[in-house]
Amino acid sequence: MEQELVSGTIAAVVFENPENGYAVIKLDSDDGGLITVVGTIPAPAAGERLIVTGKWTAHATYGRQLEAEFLERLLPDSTAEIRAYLSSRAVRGVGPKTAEKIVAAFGTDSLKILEAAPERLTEIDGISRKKALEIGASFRQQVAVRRLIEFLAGYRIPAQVAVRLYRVYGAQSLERVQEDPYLLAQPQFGAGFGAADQLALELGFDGDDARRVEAGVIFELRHNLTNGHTFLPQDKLVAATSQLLSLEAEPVIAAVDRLTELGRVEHSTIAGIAAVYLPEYYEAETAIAARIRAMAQHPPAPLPDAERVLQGIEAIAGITYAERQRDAIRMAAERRIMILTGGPGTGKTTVLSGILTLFSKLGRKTLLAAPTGRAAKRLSELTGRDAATVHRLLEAQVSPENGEMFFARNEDEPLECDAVIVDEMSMVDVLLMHSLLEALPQEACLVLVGDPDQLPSVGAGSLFSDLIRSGIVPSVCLTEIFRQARQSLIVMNAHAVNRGELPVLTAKDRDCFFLRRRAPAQLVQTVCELCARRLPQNMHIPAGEIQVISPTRKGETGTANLNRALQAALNPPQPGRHEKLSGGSCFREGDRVMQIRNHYDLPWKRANGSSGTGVFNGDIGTIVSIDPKEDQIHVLFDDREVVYEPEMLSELELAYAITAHKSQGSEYRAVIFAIGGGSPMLLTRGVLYTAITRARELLLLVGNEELIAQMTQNNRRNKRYSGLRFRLQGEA
Ligand SMILES: Nc1ncnc2c1ncn2[C@@H]1O[C@H](COP(=O)(O)OP(=O)(O)OP(=O)(O)O)[C@@H](O)[C@H]1O
Repeated sequence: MEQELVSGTIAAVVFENPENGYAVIKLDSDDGGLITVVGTIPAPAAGERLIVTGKWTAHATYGRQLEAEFLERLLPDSTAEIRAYLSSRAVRGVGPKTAEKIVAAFGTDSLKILEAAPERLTEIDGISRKKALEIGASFRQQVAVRRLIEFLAGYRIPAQVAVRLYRVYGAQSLERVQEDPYLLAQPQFGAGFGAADQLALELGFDGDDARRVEAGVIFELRHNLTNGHTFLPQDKLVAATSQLLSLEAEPVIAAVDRLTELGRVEHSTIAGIAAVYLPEYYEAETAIAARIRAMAQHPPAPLPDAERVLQGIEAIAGITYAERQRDAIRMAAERRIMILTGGPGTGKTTVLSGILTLFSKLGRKTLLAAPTGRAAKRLSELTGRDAATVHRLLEAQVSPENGEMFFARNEDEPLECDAVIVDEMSMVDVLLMHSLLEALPQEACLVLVGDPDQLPSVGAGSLFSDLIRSGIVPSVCLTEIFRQARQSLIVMNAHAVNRGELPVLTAKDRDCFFLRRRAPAQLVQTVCELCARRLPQNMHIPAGEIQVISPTRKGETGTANLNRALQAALNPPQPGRHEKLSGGSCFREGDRVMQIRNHYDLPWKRANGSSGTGVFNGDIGTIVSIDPKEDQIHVLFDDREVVYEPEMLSELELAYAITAHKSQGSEYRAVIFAIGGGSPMLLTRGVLYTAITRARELLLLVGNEELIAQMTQNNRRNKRYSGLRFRLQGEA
């Protein structure tokens, strides 16, 4: 659609979100009509003049509105507009009465006085010097944010970036950006390296400017965290940065040296490789290694009368433990740290419950945690004890100053406990482990439980595998599959796949079936029929308890397309069922949705009135209502209701179908794994294994058996650069 340019005066502010600057305003356009403008318009105030560039869109309830992409904002110049502007409480300390007095005293010079000579406000009755200066400061802040937005808009950098920048640098923001545009590439500002680089080059920075090359090096290290690497070999880092900036190696090597001197990167030799780290990852690895080594080397404290104690626990559980299970429970009591691993059905949870019983007999106050909300909930259901996410355990909070997340539990405010047990350890990354260890009291012990064959953590590093492979942490690996679990073809197939053997796909009357669908369209149709009719009718499994999983997002059998088809099958449009279109997706009341990034300060409320903050990557909920008037979507995550404003919808996705990666740490009554294609990076044994092990009662593999065979064979694990194993072994 065509970009439109409209100018006018703000008549009213309908809605405003001060956090991100999103607003809905009524604009008295110079062409004569009153129009609705929506977009990032931080701190709008009636009376202000705007020149808006944007696109017209049609809103289901509100009709035509202009979505602002770029804004030029001019302060009002007539006395009437200035009066309206100041009356709107845009400037802290000024209400309608004071506005009236200011305009009466200074006329069209009012705003100039506020900016340059606020002390003159004392000429007005009732304004003290202190108040006059406060008013001046508030006004100057407004002007500074606006200038910043306008400056960045000139380089097509969105206003949200300006708002975030202002939160950190305040009135100095513009100066700071002009001095070093690469500031904008820092993740908390979100402009991206490309945009910052373009701005710098347009401002006249040389290609080999030190600030540019240093920012390029840091960008490469950061970017590679998303590929799982906690460090990069120096030669790879130099080559990648040279290519990024179209420069020779020399200036890049010089930049790495300068960054080293400034402490902005760290160096180590890992297995003979010159490794370059971002400081927080270097600190995380070195601190984890030091603490874990000390815990692992702590002399064992023998459990008195162990045999009788274990028998007592067996009696409570009504079970006879296998030898390794007994070893594990005893080890947990005797050692400062231990690792318990095993595939599905090998009794990890059974042992974990035994450890809990033992710890309570020993009077140890024990905290239970898992990396995701769903995993924590399941752990709590299985053990009958409270379990929290690791983030909640550590009391994750958002700093009001810079909007960054931090943990209230740390070295100074450690957890109050004698032991911590963490399940689903394969999902924990090095930064989270570092924080957990910092908050762990010196004398407390730690039990780490997980299945190392699950997909590795989303965050950088290969923490769990490094801990296991280092060989220094006391460990028990459970391999025996128990009778009950052996009856499950889901469990047996998971183990078969893990050994590189084909899963059994032909058995009848079992909990695992295969349906051959080679044509993608047919595959999608079958998945929809299974969810909408066959499983609910024939197996009495409601659609809400079925999870469709695909290895990939893309393609006809990827999650994006499956979601569209499943939405149409399970939750079609209906009169009275509200919808909201956003970024190519349609959200509808009744839809299953997933939050796709950690949002630590997103508020939630329970029906009982209790409230809190934090919705996390992978949390799945249901759209309970869409309020067209407020333009808000209400999503229920278990019992917590969260309100999404329009600009937050990029954090939400339909979740009838999710990728295997996103399914980690969750379990579903029935899983349908749709295997119709994907890149070789995704068609791996780890992905198949993870998908299979998500199913509790029923697993349906739908698609192409050759791809299943291919996945079983493809044991590729993308190599992650990590120094933790060597550090644990004392070799780095
Ligand atoms: N020593 C034992 N004797 C008999 N049954 C056992 C024993 N240990 C575990 N089981 C049974 O084996 C099954 C699997 O155990 P559990 O759920 O603890 O395994 P898990 O490793 O946690 O599995 P998953 O990862 O699939 O949840 C359960 O039904 C459990 O009761």
